[in-house]
Amino acid sequence: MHLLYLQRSQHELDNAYLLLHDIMDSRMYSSMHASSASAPSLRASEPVALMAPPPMVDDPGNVKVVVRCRAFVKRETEKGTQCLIRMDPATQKTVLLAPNDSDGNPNTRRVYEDKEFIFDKSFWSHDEADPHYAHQEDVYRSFGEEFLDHNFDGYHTCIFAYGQTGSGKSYTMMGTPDNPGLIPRTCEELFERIQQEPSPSTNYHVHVSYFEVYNEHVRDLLVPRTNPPLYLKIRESQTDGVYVQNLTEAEVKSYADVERLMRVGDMSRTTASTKMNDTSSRSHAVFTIQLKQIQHSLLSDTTIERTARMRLVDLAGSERAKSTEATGQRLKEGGQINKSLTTLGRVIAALADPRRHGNKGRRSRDVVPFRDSVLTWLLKDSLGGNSKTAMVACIAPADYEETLSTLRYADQAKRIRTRASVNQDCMSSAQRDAQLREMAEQIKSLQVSVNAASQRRREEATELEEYQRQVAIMQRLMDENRQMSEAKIKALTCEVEELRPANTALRSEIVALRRHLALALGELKNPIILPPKQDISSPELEQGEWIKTGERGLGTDAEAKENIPVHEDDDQSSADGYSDSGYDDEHDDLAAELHAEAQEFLKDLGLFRKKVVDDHERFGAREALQEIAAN
Ligand SMILES: Nc1ncnc2c1ncn2[C@@H]1O[C@H](COP(=O)(O)OP(=O)(O)OP(=O)(O)O)[C@@H](O)[C@H]1O
Repeated sequence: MHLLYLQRSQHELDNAYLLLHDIMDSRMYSSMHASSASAPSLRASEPVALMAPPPMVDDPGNVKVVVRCRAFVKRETEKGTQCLIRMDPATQKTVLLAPNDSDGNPNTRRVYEDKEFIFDKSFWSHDEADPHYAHQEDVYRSFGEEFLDHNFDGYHTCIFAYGQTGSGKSYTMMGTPDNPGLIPRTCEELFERIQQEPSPSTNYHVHVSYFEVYNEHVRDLLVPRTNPPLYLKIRESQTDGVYVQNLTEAEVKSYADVERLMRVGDMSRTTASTKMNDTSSRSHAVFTIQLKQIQHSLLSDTTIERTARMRLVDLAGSERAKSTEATGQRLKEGGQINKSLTTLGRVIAALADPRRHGNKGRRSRDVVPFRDSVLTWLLKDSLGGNSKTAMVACIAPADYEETLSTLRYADQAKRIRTRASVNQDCMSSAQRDAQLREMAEQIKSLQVSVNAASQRRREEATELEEYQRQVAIMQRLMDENRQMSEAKIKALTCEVEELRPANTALRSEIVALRRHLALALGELKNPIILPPKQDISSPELEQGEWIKTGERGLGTDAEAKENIPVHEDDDQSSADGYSDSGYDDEHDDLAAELHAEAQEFLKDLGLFRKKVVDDHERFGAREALQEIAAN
């Protein structure tokens, strides 16, 4: 009975427990992508079941501004300079005293006076013997630790050090191996906290990037230097805001990993020796830590994911060419540094403008000039958006004008308000799986379109190559043809010249042949009548007689007939029945036959000439002659 009762009670308790979780999970689910002002930390000190969902509101807050005054450096001690800074630890007041001798120039007209400022914190790091001396550890504990808390709560944060060259920015941010600054201390504690996480259901992923902005160019400090240097592009997306494209984001598992990367980056950073600082940073360095916390509740099967970005910025120092005595490259760098810091000043002034926050929420119409320099463009979110931001104004103890300018800058920054929100996603396993599936689909379709695009590009490239090849071939052929034609024309001209005498000779021959033929025809039509055949030895054949007969000539037809010599064959002809008229007919036929033959011959000759001319035109003289020879 008791056992049954106990079992029932246990069952009810379990049910109640599950119900509680269901209610909490549903509240968490409704706060998906929500922002919170007082979001609880995911750190294991708070058990999963007790995690409250973050309210959906932003956390507006002012930029935290602290000032740090450094000790004298060797150069200043040697000069015996006077310390112009006083700090009151009780009120956090910083006082800038007017110098006694106006920079040692009695002719100067400028009137210096004491100036007072109140900041969130005034760090006195001038005199180590002073009980209020602020060590590196004190600076970190004062606000570095608080900012790390914000990161674990899911807020983006940014801490940037501002000040004139040699005022202690790098010392505050990075420090030395013996006296590490804010960046190494933050990273060290980050991993300490991760290691102390007792909940096995909470996972952490940390990524680190480190880049510099040098002469308005972004350079990855975690990749080896190249010549020429490889500069990265700045992009902006709706989900990630402003970011550096292709920047190395190295995953780190321990503080040792971070230390190694810091060393790599610091060695790669552009520094140079100036009169004001032996190791002056000539660039703005941005060290970023991305912290992702993923917590999975087995009971509710939901996953909560928080991401926070820590930006730790060591700005290059403002400088006066007169003080640094810079020339050449150093002077150019100084100009660029001052230009981007001036833009930062304008951005701060615009953001600090009370009209932006007042007037019943109406914003100033002035556009904040974030895009006017690479630095301000990159810090857009940190200065005017979703971030909790702090500025460390570093001041040198003995430079009135520079320090006054820095303090005024810092004083203005106090008025900037940002709207930080918790970057958290909460979803069930089913949703997460669906999201993963959706992403996988998206990746697949992107892959397909990328493949298609690259295939198209490849095809286009191949087509273009083929087209270019064809054009080249065509051009070559055209060139060859042109050369060949030129050579042919040349050869033909020579041949024509060579053939000209032969042609003239042939023409003369044709004329002669024509004449000859005409004569032959004439002779055939009017044959020459020879005197009768006589024996030369005949005494009758006297010279005078023959001549007489000849002189008589043909006389009348009858006489001519009488005088026609009788051929040996004539008898035979008569015997064969040929009459005189038959003889004439025979001659006419023969003449006609010869005439026809002559006409035929002339026709052939004409054709032959035509063929010679044609072949000459077609093949050139040599081929034409060869063909004729072959025929
Ligand atoms: N709080 C401090 N305590 C002791 N030494 C300091 C302190 N701050 C700065 N220094 C020293 O002052 C010198 C200049 O400091 P640092 O290089 O940090 O200046 P910076 O503002 O970064 O200069 P730049 O803008 O030219 O890079 C260094 O030698 C540094 O060690």
